[in-house]
Formats: sequence, C-alpha cells, structure tokens
Amino acid sequence: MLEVKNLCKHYGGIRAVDGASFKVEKGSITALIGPNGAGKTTAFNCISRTVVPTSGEVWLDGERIDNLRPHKITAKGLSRTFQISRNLADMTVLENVIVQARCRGFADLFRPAVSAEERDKAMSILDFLGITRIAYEDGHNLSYGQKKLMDLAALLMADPKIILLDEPAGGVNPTLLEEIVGHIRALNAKGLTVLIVEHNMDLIMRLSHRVVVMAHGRVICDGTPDVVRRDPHVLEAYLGGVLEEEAA
Ligand SMILES: Nc1ncnc2c1ncn2[C@@H]1O[C@H](COP(=O)(O)OP(=O)(O)OP(=O)(O)O)[C@@H](O)[C@H]1O
Repeated sequence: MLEVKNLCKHYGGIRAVDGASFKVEKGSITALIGPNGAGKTTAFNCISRTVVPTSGEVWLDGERIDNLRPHKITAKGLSRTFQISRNLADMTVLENVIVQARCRGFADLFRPAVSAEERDKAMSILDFLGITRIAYEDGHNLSYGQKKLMDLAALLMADPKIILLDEPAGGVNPTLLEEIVGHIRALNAKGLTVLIVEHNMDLIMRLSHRVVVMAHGRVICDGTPDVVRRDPHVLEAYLGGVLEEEAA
C-alpha cells in the first residue's frame, strides 16, 4: 500500500535519512523502530511531506505522492500524528478535533461555524475512542494520554486509509496505553493500515505484524517481530540491550 524507495533527507552534512526503502502492506500494523537519531521521524516527515525529501520516492496505492502537498496527501488517504500533541489554545476537545481536521484539509480552515455534520462526525469518533465524556473539556486540562487520543480523533476525521502514528505511547500511563493499543487494534481490524514509530519495544512486539529497523538513516532489518528480535545486527549493533531484556 505504501512504498518508500531510496528516500534521502540531508541537512547540510547530516544524512538524517540516507537511502531508506521499505513497504507497508495493506491491512498491516507495521512498526518503524531504531535508536535515537536513526531517522524515523524524518522519514515520517518526508512521507507526509511536512519536510521535502532530498531525493527518493514515496508511493501510495500505486501513485507517487512525494511531489504532493501535505493536504493533498491527506486527501489521498494518508494521515499522521506528531510526537508532540497539537493542542490548540482555548478550545474544547471537540473544537480541537474539528479545527485540527480542517487544518489538515486547509481549504476549510476559515469556514466560520462548526457544521452539524462535522460535530456529529467528531462526536461519533470520540464515542468510538471512548472519550465523549471529555468532549467539552478545555484541551489544556487533558492528560498526555488523553491528548494523544484527541490527536487520533482528529486524524480519523479525514477518513484515512493509512495512519502514521509518531510515538503514540510516549509519556502515556499504563492504563491509557492499553486503551490506545486496543484502539489501534480495533482500527486495524476495521481495515485501517497503520505505520507506527515507537520506542516502547514491548508494545511494538505485541502489536506489529512487521517491523522495519532503521539506523543511521538506513533500513538495517525488515521482518516479523520474531525475526527482528533475533537479528544479530539489530541485537548487537543497535537495540541489543533493550530487545534482549524484552525477550527474556
Ligand atoms: N531539521 C533538522 N536539521 C538538522 N538535523 C536534523 C533535523 N531534523 C533531524 N535532524 C537530525 O537527523 C537525524 C535523525 O533525526 P530523527 O529525529 O529523524 O531521528 P529519530 O529516529 O526520529 O530519533 P528519535 O527516536 O530520537 O526521535 C538526527 O541526527 C537529527 O539530529
């Protein structure tokens, strides 16, 4: 469904992404992992074109998308979250979800009033995520995990085919983390393809069908969680300590 071919993003002499190639199969939950600075977020940024790649290609459902603007990519069915929640000032959760979704569409941003259709759609998504109780909370009063759920709700407003989640577990308490895992599984069961960047190895190994491992801007391993867990390059050179602990 998503194919990244020989992707490069260079910042002067820094090769943040340096010829990365990988595929995300339709209907899968695929993880993109690697040590700090491996180039995972930069790869996400290039795929969603929030940064312009230096070279390489990104294909979505057989169509090249690396030349498209971010809102066009969203319209093609690819939406992403950010590591840091994009909570907008002085707005309720419901308003945040609607306005963030408008920002992704760009053209709708300055539409004056919230339509009944937008409100109904946002409420049904909040309901699916089990957070209607916080619909009228000020976005500032939310826990870190609730903000992640709010971001997920905003992303779902665009009816995506594939979602890119940047560290959905980061800073989230264990109870809410299980909720988020449940939602990702439920969305995937409904046919949504998921690409996820995450440092929580336990979560990645439980959740993912395939794991792509990056280091120094390149893909060093690509396989099932079991294959990646046992790959000597991954174990020894990059994530050894963490994965060995998880495997024990
Ligand atoms: N805008 C930028 N300007 C210069 N260097 C950058 C920029 N963005 C990223 N880098 C560098 O590119 C490399 C890859 O960074 P990136 O954030 O993509 O890695 P990551 O795998 O997502 O790391 P982490 O897991 O810590 O979030 C790092 O060395 C980083 O310092």
